[in-house]
Amino acid sequence: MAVAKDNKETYLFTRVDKNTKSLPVSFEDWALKAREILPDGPFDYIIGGSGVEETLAANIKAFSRWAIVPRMLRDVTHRSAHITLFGQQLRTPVLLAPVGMQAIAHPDGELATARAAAAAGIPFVVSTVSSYSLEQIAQTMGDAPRWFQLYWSNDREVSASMVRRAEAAGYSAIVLTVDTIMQGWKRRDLRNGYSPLREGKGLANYIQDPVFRSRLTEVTPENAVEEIIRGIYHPALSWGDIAFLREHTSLPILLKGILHPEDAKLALEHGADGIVVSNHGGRQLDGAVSALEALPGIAEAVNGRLPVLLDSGVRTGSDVIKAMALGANAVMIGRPFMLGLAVAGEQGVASVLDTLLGELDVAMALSGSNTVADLNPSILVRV
Ligand SMILES: Cc1cc2nc3c(=O)[nH]c(=O)nc-3n(C[C@H](O)[C@H](O)[C@H](O)COP(=O)(O)O)c2cc1C
Ligand SMILES: CCCCCCC(=O)C(=O)O
Repeated sequence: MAVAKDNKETYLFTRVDKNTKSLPVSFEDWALKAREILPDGPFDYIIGGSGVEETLAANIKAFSRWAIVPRMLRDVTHRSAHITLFGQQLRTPVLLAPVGMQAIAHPDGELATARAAAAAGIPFVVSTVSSYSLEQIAQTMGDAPRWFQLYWSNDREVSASMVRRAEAAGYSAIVLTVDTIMQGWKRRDLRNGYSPLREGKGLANYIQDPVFRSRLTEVTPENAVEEIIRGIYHPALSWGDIAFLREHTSLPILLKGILHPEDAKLALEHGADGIVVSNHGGRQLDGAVSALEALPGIAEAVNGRLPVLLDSGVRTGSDVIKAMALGANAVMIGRPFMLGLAVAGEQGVASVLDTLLGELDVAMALSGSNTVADLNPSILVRV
């Protein structure tokens, strides 16, 4: 059969013809390769969850409890997964979740991830505890979309300063993570005696920050780590603090880590512009509900009044479809791109994205979906 060049429908054939055997093609394959490359500490830090890892497992299982009921004969030639989020046109509803301290996976860390995200036109959410500063990362991205994830600091002026810097560096949304008022109990890290922060991998944004620096008697990595730890855990964080953030930025504010429909309503009441349904990839409260299970209730509570994103357990194109059909406006991935980064740097992240977007395109076609509007509960069944 004659196959037209660059025809989307021949995507998989084209790939197999090109013989793409050298790079992994699934989460599991990337994890096996990363296991060979990384020492125990970083590998377990990336792949692991908290407690007995019940929530980590639940995030994956939740996707298997839904099956897609595909529609036929719908002419899907001109399908597109594009979305508009906060006024930005995006070619696909996939973003890179904030993942801190990426130099534990690869020396190029966030710079490699940023280049791959920019090339793919996928927004990169840069973590407060990144290994490179938010300005260095922005520089590698040109005009490509980027958001900044904020870890609240007990020293509010440090938070305000970071948000100001993010605005100045062209970040177009602030993602406030609300599920990390203290760190989850991670057995793997205890066993390995491993702390990437103490290794100095997440200091860049702090060391560069004028307000943070002014709090140190001497700017050394050791002093910075102690000061970060003093500031980053904030059990007193409450809804009232959202107002402070609102006063200090005109950018959209998303709250990441929402799992209860009542909290979604409170997010709306307190002026949030978006929420991320997430259990932090099963790294915070073990035994917490999976993100996908939490999603329908939250989507119902929000009722289209603000964008709802989801992360925690998204691994395949079909997973993206299921999350969108259950009410997400977009999804984020964390560990999948970190494994790609660990194995092959920028090329690894690019390959993970390429696979996921290829899978998503094929899944849209085979489910009879032309646009994301076709991804609704009518194409899912609970199994
Ligand atoms: C190694 C690692 C570091 C992370 N660092 C951050 C962070 O700095 N800020 C944050 O909000 N979430 C962080 N997360 C959580 C992710 O943003 C995201 O919620 C989670 O990875 C999604 O689940 P997934 O890994 O199953 O895709 C981190 C996750 C991992 C795996
Ligand atoms: C004191 C630094 C905490 C960094 C937490 C990063 C994160 O969210 C995660 O590893 O998960």
